[in-house]
Amino acid sequence: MALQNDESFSVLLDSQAHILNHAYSFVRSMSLKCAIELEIPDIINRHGAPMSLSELVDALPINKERSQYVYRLMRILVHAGFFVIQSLPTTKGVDGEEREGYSLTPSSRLLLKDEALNITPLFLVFLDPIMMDPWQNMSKWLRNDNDVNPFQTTHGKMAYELAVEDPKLYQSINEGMASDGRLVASVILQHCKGIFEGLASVVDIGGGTGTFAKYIAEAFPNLSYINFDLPQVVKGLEGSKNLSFVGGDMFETIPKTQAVLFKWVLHNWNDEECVEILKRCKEAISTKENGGKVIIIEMVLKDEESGNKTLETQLFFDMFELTLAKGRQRSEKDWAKLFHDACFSGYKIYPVLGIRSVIEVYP
Ligand SMILES: C[S@@+](CC[C@H](N)C(=O)[O-])C[C@H]1O[C@@H](n2cnc3c(N)ncnc32)[C@H](O)[C@@H]1O
Ligand SMILES: O=c1cc(-c2ccc(O)cc2)oc2c(O)c(O)ccc12
Repeated sequence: MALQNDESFSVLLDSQAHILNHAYSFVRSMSLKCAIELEIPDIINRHGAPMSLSELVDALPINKERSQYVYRLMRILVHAGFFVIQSLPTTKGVDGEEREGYSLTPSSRLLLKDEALNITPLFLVFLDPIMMDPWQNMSKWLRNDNDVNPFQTTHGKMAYELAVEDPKLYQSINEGMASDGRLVASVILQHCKGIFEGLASVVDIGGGTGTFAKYIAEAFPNLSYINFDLPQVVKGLEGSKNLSFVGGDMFETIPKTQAVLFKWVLHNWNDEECVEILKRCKEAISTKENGGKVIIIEMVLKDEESGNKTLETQLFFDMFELTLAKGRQRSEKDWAKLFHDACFSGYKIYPVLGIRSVIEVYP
């Protein structure tokens, strides 16, 4: 790179900053993890007013000799939008006293223990070292020819094989999925309940331990809801009047139903596997009354250029799929091809879930 004028210096230095920013992108997530482990959002929330640094330090379960570092942790988290600095009540404004304190933002509220829709468990599972280590092995995996994904290169087995052998990991994955299920069900029930209206039966395939299922079944008492997952996942789980847990393999049988639902399942599988699964769904719903459909809760990749935060988050999840599973995130064109190849006649996308959408697919 020839450095001839001010403009090329500026490009050089911007490029260096860009690279270093990427080298340390993980600082945001790791700092947030630290704040969650120290229960900072809960402590500030319990305080009930902007909390000064000294009040926060006093309340934290840390070695008090390290108090000076809390300011730096909070500074990056304020910068990242998890806390804001607000003026303290005027009585604190005398000389020598702190005039400002930390308050929560909508994002940190979603991390509070007593927030019904808290997604801390999902955040923590993403940052579990078992999930983080495979990122170190992406290039190793791309060079070799014997592992399905970097997770297998790292741990010697597939993600869900490891999960069933490690009860602590299994529990954190279930808690993560459950927290997502609560949030997604709550948004759907408030903003697009119509998706389930008029349905007599739904089979939620790969429904996990059924948190999403419980919310929907409770909201629609006349809907017969089956939460279908691998036998070892649903073993011992108790249903209710209109919710049952059924064990099975979606590549072998799918119970007959009016509608089939997939939430965060198809992104784990490649296109051939998705077409195979969707064809089975078509058979499962085709003998039923009118109104049969497949409901898919997944990302639809946005097509804007880089710089858009939703697209960036979606692309992060696409790389997550590459690292952990065999699937990917799909654009509308990708989804349309899958539906066509599985012989469905049409679809409609409802972009009502932030980074995800609800897709209805019609036989
Ligand atoms: C990412 S989790 C999604 C769980 C749930 N739908 C949610 O969003 O919280 C994927 C689920 O697919 C299930 N699964 C994997 N292979 C399956 C199969 N062959 N048949 C049925 N379920 C399967 C897993 O056990 C797991 O519960
Ligand atoms: O949040 C997760 C976590 C997993 C996961 C992590 C570690 C394992 O050994 C198995 C599974 O898988 C997920 C997944 O497949 C998904 O579609 C969304 C979230 C997660």
